[in-house]
Amino acid sequence: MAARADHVDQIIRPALEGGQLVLCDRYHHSTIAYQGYGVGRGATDILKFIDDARRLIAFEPDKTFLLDVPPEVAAHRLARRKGRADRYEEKGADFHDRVRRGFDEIEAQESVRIIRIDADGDADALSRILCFKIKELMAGAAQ
Ligand SMILES: Nc1ncnc2c1ncn2[C@@H]1O[C@H](COP(=O)(O)OP(=O)(O)OP(=O)(O)O)[C@@H](O)[C@H]1O
Ligand SMILES: Cc1cn([C@H]2C[C@H](O)[C@@H](COP(=O)(O)O)O2)c(=O)[nH]c1=O
Repeated sequence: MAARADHVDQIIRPALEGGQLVLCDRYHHSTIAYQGYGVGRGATDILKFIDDARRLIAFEPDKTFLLDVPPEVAAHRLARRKGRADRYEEKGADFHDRVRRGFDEIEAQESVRIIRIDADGDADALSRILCFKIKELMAGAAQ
């Protein structure tokens, strides 16, 4: 959370104040899913702790893209990737099932903010879909 607050102060806030569009690879929805549901197993006090910290930071994304792939596709992509898995990627299927359930819960609670994208296609196709969606959102915001 300290890193998140620092990121907001150093990068996100100045960019927004300068009129820029900010795209962020993961934000506090990942904290809820990974630390709240994955590590914390969805315990009420842990989810509340994360939610309280989120409110202190106060910056909310307008939209969050939730890139959805079946677990076996994610595992296959990670196996092909060069470099070591991070400490969450190394965890077992139970952990990742809890994280996935966490994202499902977040989507149910924040259905207007979350845009679920089927990320099973290839990287170029996915990139085109995301660019299209972002342009669409920007056009809507400009009206
Ligand atoms: N749509 C896609 N189709 C095929 N391969 C993909 C696609 N998206 C990502 N990959 C591959 O899957 C692997 C993992 O993806 P990526 O590196 O984007 O995840 P990441 O940055 O580790 O995600 P995070 O750290 O946020 O969990 C990489 O080898 C990447 O090239
Ligand atoms: C933001 C955030 C990320 N994670 C986990 C999820 C992934 O395994 C890595 C990705 O980290 P990166 O810095 O984006 O490459 O970290 C997490 O557990 N909680 C979070 O809040």
